Amino acid sequence: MSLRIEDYAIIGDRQTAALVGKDGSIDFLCLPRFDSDPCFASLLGTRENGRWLIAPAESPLRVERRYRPETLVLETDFHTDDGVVRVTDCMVPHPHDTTRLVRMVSGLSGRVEMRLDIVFRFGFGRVVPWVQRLPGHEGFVAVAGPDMVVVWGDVPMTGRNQHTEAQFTIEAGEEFLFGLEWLPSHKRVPHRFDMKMGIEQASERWRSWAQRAPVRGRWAEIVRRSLITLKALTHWETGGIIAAATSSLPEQLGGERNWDYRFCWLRDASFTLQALMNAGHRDEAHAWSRWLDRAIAGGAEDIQIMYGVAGERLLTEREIDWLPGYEGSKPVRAGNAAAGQRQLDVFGELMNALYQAHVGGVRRDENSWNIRLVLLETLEKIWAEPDEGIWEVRGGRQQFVHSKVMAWVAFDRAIRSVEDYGYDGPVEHWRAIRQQIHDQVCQNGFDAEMNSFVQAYGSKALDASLLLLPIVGFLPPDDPRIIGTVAAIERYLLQDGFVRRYDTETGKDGLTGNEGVFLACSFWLVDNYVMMGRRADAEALFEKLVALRNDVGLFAEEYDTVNRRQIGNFPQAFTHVALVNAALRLSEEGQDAG
Ligand SMILES: OC[C@H]1O[C@H](O[C@H]2O[C@H](CO)[C@@H](O)[C@H](O)[C@H]2O)[C@H](O)[C@@H](O)[C@@H]1O
Repeated sequence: MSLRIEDYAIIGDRQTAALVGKDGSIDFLCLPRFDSDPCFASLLGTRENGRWLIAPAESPLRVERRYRPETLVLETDFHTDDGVVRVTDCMVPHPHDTTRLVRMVSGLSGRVEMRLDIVFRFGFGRVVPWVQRLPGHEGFVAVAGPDMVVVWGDVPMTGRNQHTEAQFTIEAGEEFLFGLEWLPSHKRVPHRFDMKMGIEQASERWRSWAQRAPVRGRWAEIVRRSLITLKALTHWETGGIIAAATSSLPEQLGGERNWDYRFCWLRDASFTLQALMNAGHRDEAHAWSRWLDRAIAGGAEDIQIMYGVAGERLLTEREIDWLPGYEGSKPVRAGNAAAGQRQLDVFGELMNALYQAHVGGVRRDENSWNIRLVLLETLEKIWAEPDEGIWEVRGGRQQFVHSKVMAWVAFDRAIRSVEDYGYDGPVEHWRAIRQQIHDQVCQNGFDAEMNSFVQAYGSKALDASLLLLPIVGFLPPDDPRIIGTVAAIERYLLQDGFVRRYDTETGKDGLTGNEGVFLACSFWLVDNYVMMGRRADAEALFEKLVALRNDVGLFAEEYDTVNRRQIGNFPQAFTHVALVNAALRLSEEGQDAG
């Protein structure tokens, strides 16, 4: 049985990521890339679907964990009756063509009996590999299809019932190292790598990245952790940015709202990029804009709303029916049918991210501007049509207000790029379209009776994406229509003080069941409060939100206010982006940015 979502922490090498549980078990690890099939998938099933446990043989009295400061190197301390043991977990920064994970067990006090249990299952928890002992009893090699995983350890391990096991005792001052390396199975079995050095390299690499743009202010530590998490979700080689490290963690426990987030959404990636840039990290903007050029290359009409890590287009959604799902939440899915949807907002998010990159000092790039011209030509033809919108509904296309507003943003940022940065373009023509969209939204997207903008033209439903209207500059925060919209959202979409995306009853999303409160939207409400001068409300909500993060500062997509636990994919970029932006906005306004 998996742990609560908040009982996991992420480690990664910016090629892939693993979830390490508070119980010492790595329950999710895709190899070799974020979006590859997992070789440990017990998160979505049972331990027989793959995991790697290192923990005290007897249940510990207490577990404390933390990341080493400014790194993604995790330390878990198990306090037992017999002493204290630390397990240090990390992945080694991108060695050529391989993936390496290190687990170091250190005795801090006393003498503790430990247990190791590795279950290799490739292909999403189903394929039992051939496992052979390495010469000299130093480890095992597991091979299945294209994958080879080698595990080394400082203690003797044995194979039994398709598990690799060990029991050992550790005393204060002792240290035992364990390492895992993935390679394509046609390669030679590698030699044991220097694991201790791997930990130091990982610590050093993360620290030097974090120190490139120091974070100050009241919420610095929280923001720093979010930035490191976002960086961990960016692929080192291609510049692709994934939405979350997992697939199919449910938006409702036991429900069907389980999606694969291990891909690059243009929306989520644009947001991530802006949060990194707002916090002073610019290199990612270069890398991502090159990724974007490659991903969307080709006919503008073929642009997708999401791609694979390296820009792959075929993300066919399928059900992994042999996995029972997280706490029985079925189906488990791989791939994502949203790749085939029309979501007009991505044009605005892209144009905004690239415009903000200029504002942030990223150099002028003619190629990227030419791509933007083509995008606008396409948008001009389709902006008035219905789409699936920011929430990727599966209940049919609608005239979503947020989508139209983001079409307005796309033309607005193009106009500003000409005005502010001297790019060439049919600016008068764009101004006319911008005005046309604005007029249409204000006429068809505002309900005078409700004194609020609504989810879609003619609808009475509300939508938290409307909180983005003042943030993107569609209307000023003191416009009565914005004040009315925020008031309506407060009245109808707040649940225990947090924001729901929309009412799933009236929202026509085409899915059964309900979902939790959406954390990113709740941070957008903080932004709105700050912009409206409601400082006390902003701070109160921000503090209430950050209190939901787990013990190592991580957030999933949603929160279940009834069961009081995180739900949805984890850790999710969207939430961490919204946190960073809200914290920076609060810090700027409060002038405590330091
Ligand atoms: O709610 C239905 C949809 O849920 C997922 O989409 C959500 O996650 C995306 C990635 O973070 C985000 O861009 C989107 O705004 C969210 O609604 C899922 O990926 C979709 O397939 C599904 O239809």
